[in-house]
Amino acid sequence: MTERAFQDYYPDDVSHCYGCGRLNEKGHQIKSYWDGEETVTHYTPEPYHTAIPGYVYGGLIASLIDCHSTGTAAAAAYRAEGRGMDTEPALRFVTASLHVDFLAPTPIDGPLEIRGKIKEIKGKKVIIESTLSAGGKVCARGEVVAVKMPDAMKPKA
Ligand SMILES: CCCCCCCC/C=C\CCCCCCCC(=O)SCCNC(=O)CCNC(=O)[C@H](O)C(C)(C)COP(=O)(O)OP(=O)(O)OC[C@H]1O[C@@H](n2cnc3c(N)ncnc32)[C@H](O)[C@@H]1OP(=O)(O)O
Repeated sequence: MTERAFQDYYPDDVSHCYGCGRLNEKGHQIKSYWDGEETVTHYTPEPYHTAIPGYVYGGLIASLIDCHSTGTAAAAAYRAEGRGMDTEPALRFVTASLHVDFLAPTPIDGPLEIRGKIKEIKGKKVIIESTLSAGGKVCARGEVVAVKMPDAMKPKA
């Protein structure tokens, strides 16, 4: 059996996110996994994800960092409580802050690797540092503050 990605544990009613929802057929549907103390996902951009020819649009880079980091926040919160992502009560995180530094142009002609590290986990907040690399070179770095979804923020049909 292959390992389930963090996003595979999101219930159907919150699986429509453009970046990570497995039920959004037009979305990126990223799949994030643990790799030791870090998390990792891979994504291969399409030719239409262009900024200038040959290079990836920064909004896509931000989106990948955003969703990989919020997924990492959820996984880290479950891990900190010593339980699996399929156990109750559910821990759901949304983006409070997304900061991205674009360090070098990102080539569009190959897979991208996004790796996340947990910088802080405290109360209802998790801070994640993520890098996005192409061909082994770090092209962007992000910091995401993810906060537990308030009970009042219920999905709208
Ligand atoms: C509308 C989307 C809902 C989707 C459903 C989610 C279900 C999740 C399930 C499966 C995942 C699938 C989906 C993944 C999502 C992918 C990522 C997105 O695109 S999410 C969409 C964009 N984000 C928003 O629309 C949030 C809008 N903002 C808010 O609702 C609130 O501002 C919220 C929840 C983020 C914080 O509100 P408070 O009242 O709960 O939090 P306080 O108590 O004020 O702060 C808690 C801690 O967070 C810090 N904090 C809050 N906002 C911050 C900010 N902007 N920057 C830095 N720190 C911040 C505070 O300083 C505080 O830290 P101290 O505990 O004191 O250390």
